[in-house]
Amino acid sequence: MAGLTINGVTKTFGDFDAVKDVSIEVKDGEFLAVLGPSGCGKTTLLRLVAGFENVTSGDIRIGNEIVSTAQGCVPPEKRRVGIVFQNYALWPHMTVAENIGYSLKVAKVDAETRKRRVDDAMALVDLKGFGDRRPANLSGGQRQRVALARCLVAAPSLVLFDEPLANLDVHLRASMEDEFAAFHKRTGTTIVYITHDQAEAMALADRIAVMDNGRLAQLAAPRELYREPANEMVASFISEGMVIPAQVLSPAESGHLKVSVLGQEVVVRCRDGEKPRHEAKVCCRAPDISAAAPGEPGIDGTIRRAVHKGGVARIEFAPDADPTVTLHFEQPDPSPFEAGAKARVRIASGWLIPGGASA
Ligand SMILES: Nc1ncnc2c1ncn2[C@@H]1O[C@H](COP(=O)(O)OP(=O)(O)OP(=O)(O)O)[C@@H](O)[C@H]1O
Repeated sequence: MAGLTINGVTKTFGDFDAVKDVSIEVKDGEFLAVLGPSGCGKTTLLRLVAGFENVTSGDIRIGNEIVSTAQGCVPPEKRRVGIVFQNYALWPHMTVAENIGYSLKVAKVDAETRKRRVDDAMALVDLKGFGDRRPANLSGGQRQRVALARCLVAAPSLVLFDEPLANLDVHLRASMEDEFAAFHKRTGTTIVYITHDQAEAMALADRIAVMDNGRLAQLAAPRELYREPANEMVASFISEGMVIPAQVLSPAESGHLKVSVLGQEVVVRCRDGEKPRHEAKVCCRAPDISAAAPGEPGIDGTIRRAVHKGGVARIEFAPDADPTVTLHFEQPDPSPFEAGAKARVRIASGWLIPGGASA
């Protein structure tokens, strides 16, 4: 296996930058997810790494080898990059073992070596004993595992997954997530996993690269993305974060400072060096918000919606101080909150989104 270095890469189509100055270092054996909304440049980045497109500027290295620069590009078949696509397209007339070994046959690898490598690849994805079956007689998850074995049989340096679970139903997705995680743990394969599904990325990846309009918005571990988003896009994109205008009242001390949010003073987490300023934004998550107890500082407003979800209700709340903001939180069901009622809520914590001029 090998690491991957994407260094200041831009890809331009006509006058449109699909990928803009992206730098990512994937360590040997790391599981990196690339996450972002439709059109943010995920697939273009994957195609650049695979060698289907060439960079406009910057360079890409796999292990120690430079595979892409604006001047030239190692062709896809010489990169030893395995790809597992959403549409796994197995040959229906071939058995599982024949599907997996097809590329070795084309490369004229002798029958004995081929059998050994196919058996090894099947063992890696837990498909021992399935070699003689046809794809039609497999479940969707098993077919996806054949596609993974087909790519592993070529002993790739790294494996790219392009939304591999997008075609599967919800239950199968969950079990395949477990299988991919177990596969990664067992084999230490370097994986770059493209998805627009953040739950999938959070569940699987060591680190997540969040893309926004071709740029890298943040590269961090899942917990850090959730707790310490680098900007408003990441704050709102990950787990429906609420981005709320605030005023910073005190300088940062031990990673915290005091802000005024919708009229309530709250101590929030922050980066070191933050100073008092008028125009700031705070990211709150649903667990940061609850109903205020009588006499407690809080925020007055109106319940906009109460959606009962069996066991819990999702409450949407419009603060009087700024009705353009919607706060949402969960309450055990049956909840006393109903749409149209006046209420008072409390923000217990949050994260000061970095940036902005000091006051
Ligand atoms: N060959 C091309 N020529 C022109 N524009 C392109 C080309 N390939 C991609 N783009 C544009 O680049 C942008 C990024 O596309 P890309 O497919 O990488 O996004 P994505 O994040 O993978 O989206 P999705 O999740 O919908 O697949 C889009 O605006 C797309 O229209």
